[in-house]
Amino acid sequence: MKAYWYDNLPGDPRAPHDSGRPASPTTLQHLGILYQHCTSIADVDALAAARSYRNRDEITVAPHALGAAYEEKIEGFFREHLHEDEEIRYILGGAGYFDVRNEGDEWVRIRLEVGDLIVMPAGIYHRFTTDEQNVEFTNAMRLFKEDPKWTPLDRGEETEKNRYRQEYLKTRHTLAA
Ligand SMILES: CSCCC(=O)/C(O)=C/O
Ligand SMILES: [Fe+2]
Repeated sequence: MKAYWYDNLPGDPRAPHDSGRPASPTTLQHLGILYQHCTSIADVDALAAARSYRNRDEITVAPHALGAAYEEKIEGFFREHLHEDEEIRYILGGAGYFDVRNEGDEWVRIRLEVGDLIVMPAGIYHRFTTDEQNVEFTNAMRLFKEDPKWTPLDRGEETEKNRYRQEYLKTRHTLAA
């Protein structure tokens, strides 16, 4: 895993966009991001049990897996959004970038590779893209507390008032402590 401030330069979002300014573990913690490298599924199972993640499935972000929906899906993944539940991803193959936004307009880019597990809290604005090497391939396990409530809410005035967003802004510093 590598975390750094996004450079905000134009160009392919799948490029690294590394500003050269690392994002510290404290920065990630203050954003409410939990990260763990899991060398085995047993490690994932232990974390899932500790955090009551009762369901899981897999997603492969690739044309052969998503078919005609591929372009629409990757466009939607990279469109800034929040979820009303945690987003938990364990990388099984390939690599990709999760970008998370602070309460301002600054983005932290988190590069995840095989074995990396991330937990992003409900209400955090984020986006995802595969990387240049894995332009068309990221395979990830998705873990869920309950049935997946995948209601991505794009950034907008109404979602800033969203109760999950407001709860996140109040509690974000405590979520990954
Ligand atoms: C590699 S997981 C696919 C992306 C996704 O499910 C999501 O919600 C991104 O924010
Ligand atoms: Fe998401």
